[in-house]
Amino acid sequence: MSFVTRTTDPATEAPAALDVVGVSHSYGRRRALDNVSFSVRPSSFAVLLGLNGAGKSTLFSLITRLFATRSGAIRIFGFDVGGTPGEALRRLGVVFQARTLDLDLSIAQNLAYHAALHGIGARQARDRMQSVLEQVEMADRAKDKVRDLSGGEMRRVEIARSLLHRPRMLLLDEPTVGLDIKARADILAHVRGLVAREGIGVLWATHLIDEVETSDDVVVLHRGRLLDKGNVGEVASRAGAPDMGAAFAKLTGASRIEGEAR
Ligand SMILES: Nc1ncnc2c1ncn2[C@@H]1O[C@H](COP(=O)(O)OP(=O)(O)OP(=O)(O)O)[C@@H](O)[C@H]1O
Repeated sequence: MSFVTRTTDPATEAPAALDVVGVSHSYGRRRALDNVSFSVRPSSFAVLLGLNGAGKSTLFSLITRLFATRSGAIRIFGFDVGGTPGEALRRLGVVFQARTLDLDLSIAQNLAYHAALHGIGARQARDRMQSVLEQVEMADRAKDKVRDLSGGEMRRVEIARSLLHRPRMLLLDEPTVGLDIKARADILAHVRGLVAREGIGVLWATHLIDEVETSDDVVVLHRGRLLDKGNVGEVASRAGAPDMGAAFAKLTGASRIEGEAR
């Protein structure tokens, strides 16, 4: 079973890359998350699948401590984000939905600024920059202004930036929104490569069913509730559906599945 609601993997005793346990969140009287629990294994690609308003961004805000977790617990490699935020967040990289690069600076300047924020010294920052830009095949563009990049290239730079402090767990909130099909496939391939090559655990939030592969783990979130979790085969079979697209439609009651970028 891929998803368990305990901190350690029973086989290896290794902590989960991400452990979300009984997490709820409300905005005033509106319940955005209702007792959500799931885990992401180290070195695995997990898809947080949910339509608009499912609660994906709210969950990310809680994991990254933008909001305090008032009910339930969130742990990154066993470190509670509330109790030991330094240890927990040091192991976490994040690519938010909104673009956050400074368009008037070069790629290198954007990354240097971020490295400084993380307390990475100048020499180490240069080495890390080279390495992370190579991972997304942007090393030859380091001096280019961000304004001159395509949307997909900007995303790749944001992924590189999120890797500067060597996180072991990466969160991406709808990272392909607004990109064309080629750029979407490209970003997905780069992030899947990070899982395979670097052993990073990934939680990829999306409403686009065609971003899910049969070997992935999925967490299906709908209107703040976790409808199912597990590998694609298990979830489809429990839903009595031939594939994940049909299972998602069945579970969420959606009349159609959005496979195209918005
Ligand atoms: N700041 C806020 N104040 C009040 N309600 C909010 C706030 N942010 C989100 N919500 C509500 O909480 C619910 C979950 O929203 P959230 O943005 O987490 O979902 P999402 O899955 O990320 O959706 P999307 O794909 O549209 O970004 C929605 O009903 C939304 O209207």
